[in-house]
This record gives sequence, structure tokens and C-alpha cells, in this order.
Amino acid sequence: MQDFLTRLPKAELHLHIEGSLEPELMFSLAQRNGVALPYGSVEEVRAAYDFDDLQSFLNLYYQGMAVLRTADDFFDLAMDYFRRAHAEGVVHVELSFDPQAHLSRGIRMDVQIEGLTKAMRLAERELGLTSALIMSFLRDRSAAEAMGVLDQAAPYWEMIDAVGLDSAELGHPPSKFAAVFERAKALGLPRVAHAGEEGPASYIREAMEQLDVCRIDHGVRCLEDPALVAELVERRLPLTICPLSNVRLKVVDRLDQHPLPALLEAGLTLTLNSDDPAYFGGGMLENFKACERAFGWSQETFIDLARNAIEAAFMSEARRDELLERLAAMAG
Ligand code: HPA
Ligand SMILES: [Zn+2]
Repeated sequence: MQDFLTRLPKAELHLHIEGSLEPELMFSLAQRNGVALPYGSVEEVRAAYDFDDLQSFLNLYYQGMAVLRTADDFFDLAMDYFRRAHAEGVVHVELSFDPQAHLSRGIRMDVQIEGLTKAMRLAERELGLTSALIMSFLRDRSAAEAMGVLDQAAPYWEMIDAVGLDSAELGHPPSKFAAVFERAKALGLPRVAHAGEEGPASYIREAMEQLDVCRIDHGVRCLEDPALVAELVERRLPLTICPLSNVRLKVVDRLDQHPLPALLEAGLTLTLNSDDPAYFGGGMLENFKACERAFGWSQETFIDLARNAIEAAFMSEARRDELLERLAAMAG
């Protein structure tokens, strides 16, 4: 099964590139940039990753990314991740980044995007790994600020595949960003949003109705509203599920208590993703393996999940056809 899960052509749709910052790279970038870290060793960093909820993770996530200062840093961050993902049989990555978390530290938008897109181009050339870039807004900051960031990104609209919404969910409903997402839609930018991770099912409905999203990030709490589930199923709106993230942030106590089997049973369009692999105990392969251990799924189930991701991805039709063919060959 491990060999099968590695060979399975996996597309990752929910990955915060800043959350792929492994402690080793954090230390080397800190040294390169003369940034002081509140840790003495890589082991100390890993030991600090014991979270109670989303906010306790976000505190360390925003602290860790302070080592990212130059375009080369963003390039190294993304390239490091692409190499690890490629080794795990990931064929396509949709990386989200948080421009406001860097702008607020004085790191310009062009520095961020130049570094990330350079790595995206090299990964395609060198590893055959395709990717898409999602610019996410921090929902615990103002809608006016998000609108300013969208405007500031004008030179890069062509390079951005979608906009997203992340950070502290509770108290920051999707409706707060209706005008920002309406403008993104007018610009022709597809939209995704985190909803129903810690927030209620009503946030998922708001993301659908007021942000007109094509995917929901997380969405595990949809089960609290059967009418919403029926609508998600009917519209085949994909949910990007992050199993190990949900355990580490205590959305669920243990993976074998995760609602994944119920979500599958309901007929929802699900994908498996790593969210913040450096913080949550593993990348795509580890998430797939953990689900195999917890739920004992068949190869057919994993093939269905992999197909959902390829179908829901921002990629060329030629690339989609190629990956679906590879998947069909594995189904035998
Ligand atoms: O899992 C997450 N949820 C919300 N915001 C985030 N930003 C990085 N990871 C996450
Ligand atoms: Zn996320």
C-alpha cells in the first residue's frame, strides 16, 4: 500500500507555503539574514509545535516566517518543498501565500512573488511538477487592507491563479470580505476560502453565497447542516480536507474519530491535503498513509480522492488529461 500511495499521482490543493518551512531551513535562513530565533536548536523548535487550537498554531506560524526576507528565501522555501513533495509522488501543488504577513514586516510584494514564481518555473522544468499560486487574505485583518493588497498585486494578476482566505476564522466570517471577492471575481480571478475548520457550517454557506468560491478549504463542519451537505453534493463543490492538520489543531481528538468516513458516505467531493506540513507532522504521503491506517480504505477510494484533486485543480486541460490518464492506468 505504501508503494501504491507513493506512486499515486497526487495533486495538492491546500498548502500554505509558509507552513512548509522546516526547522532546518528556518535556522539556515535565520543565520543568512541575521534574524534572532527564540529557539536554541531544531529539536527545540519541533518540541514547541504542540498546539491547542488554530490560534496557538498561527502564533508560531507568523513568528517562524520572520526569517523570510529576500526573493532567494522565498525561492529556497518553495523549492525545498517542491523537492520533498516530488519525492512523495506529488505531481501538482497549489501553493497559497500570505502577502500581508510579509508586507507588514516590510517585505515587498515583488520580492515574495518573484521568489515563489521562480521556484514554480524551475520545479516544472526540473521535476515535471506543475503548480498554481493562490494569494490569500488574512481574515483577522480588515477588508479594506485586503482590498489594498489586491490592488497592489495588479502587476501580478496574470501570475495569480486564485485568491483565498485564511488565518483566525472565528469572528471573521466570509461576509466580511464580500466586496474584496467581488472585485477579484470581476478581475477574472477564481476564489477559494477556508471555512468550517473552527468556524460554523454557516461560514461555509456564506463562502458559497457571498464569495462565490469554487472550493472550500477544510469544510469539515458542514456535517452540522444537512441541507448544506445536500447542496455541496449537488454542486460537487470540492472540500480540501487536511487530516493531520485537523488532529494537530484539535479539530478532532484522533484521526480515527475524524468525520472523513461520514463525509465520504455523504457523497461529498473530497481531496486530501497537508495544509502546513512542517508544523503538522508530515506532507501529502504521510496524510494518505495516516488515512489508510485510520480508515483502512481501499486503493479505489484513494484513486477517487486523487481524481477529485486533479479535476478540481487549476491546471491546463492538457495537463489534466495527462494526469487523469496516469490515474486510469493505475486503476487497471
Ligand atoms: O489551517 C489553517 N487555517 C487557517 N489559516 C491558516 N494559515 C495557515 N494555515 C492555516
Ligand atoms: Zn489552511
